[in-house]
Amino acid sequence: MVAVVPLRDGTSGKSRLAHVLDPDARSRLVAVLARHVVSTLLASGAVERVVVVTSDPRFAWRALQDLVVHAASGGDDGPHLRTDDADRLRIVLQPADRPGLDTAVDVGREIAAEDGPVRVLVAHADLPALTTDDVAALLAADPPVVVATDRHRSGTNLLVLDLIAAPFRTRFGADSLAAHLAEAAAHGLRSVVVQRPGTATDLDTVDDWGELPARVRAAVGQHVPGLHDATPGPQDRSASGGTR
Ligand SMILES: Nc1nc2c(ncn2[C@@H]2O[C@H](COP(=O)(O)OP(=O)(O)OP(=O)(O)O)[C@@H](O)[C@H]2O)c(=O)[nH]1
Ligand SMILES: C=C(OP(=O)(O)O)C(=O)O
Repeated sequence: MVAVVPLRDGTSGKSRLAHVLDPDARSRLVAVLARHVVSTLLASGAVERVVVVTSDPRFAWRALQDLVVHAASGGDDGPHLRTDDADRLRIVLQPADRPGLDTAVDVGREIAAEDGPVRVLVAHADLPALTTDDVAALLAADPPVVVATDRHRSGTNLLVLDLIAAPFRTRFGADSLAAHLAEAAAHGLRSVVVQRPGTATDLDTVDDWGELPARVRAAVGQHVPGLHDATPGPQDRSASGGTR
């Protein structure tokens, strides 16, 4: 089982929080959220490898490197020791001529398949409440297509595609839950929808922030204090929680 994590870059994402967070704070938020998702995946026994597909590998490496590398005891400037996890994390450049979220997922799926057909878990990099139990629950589901939807039951935050789901094309974006169920049906693939507290809240808006458990807000807010007194903007009042 290989996990594919699309991660845009450190500057252009989280635009729906731009009215409450400056660019530095948004960049910190993207890093903190990505660290949480990738470390949860690495801690999940069934996940052999995590492939992060990004247009900014330097940003991704800075955000994620200490999940798999730690400083040698000889001092701060000493050589770095690679942990057993080092080979389980791969950060891959999304080619500039292959832009977009679905294409990032395609790049990850191609890399996942390099060693042969493999079951893939696509996980967005902005799920602050994701737990290893959530990952285990998604992987325990039987159908070849497992869609973990958002709290509005309209989008897709994680997606499991079994070996036989190779022809399945992802359709992330507005109303992607319906699009993914239709895609599965078009290929005669059984599918199931999962909605759990840890998989349903992607942090895109101030309303999403308010939905998170206090312990999750405390953990994220430690790095991005501006979120604690954030007030909703116009983008927080639509049913989808977004501007699309
Ligand atoms: N590699 C890659 N990742 C993407 C792309 N677009 C979105 N993502 C990632 O996909 C996940 C879901 O992204 P969204 O919630 O749609 O968008 P966002 O980046 O948070 O930004 P806003 O739409 O500005 O709120 C996040 O992990 C993003 O970093 C893309 O074009 N390329
Ligand atoms: C990309 C999606 O949503 P969001 O932009 O809310 O993360 C989606 O649900 O497919």
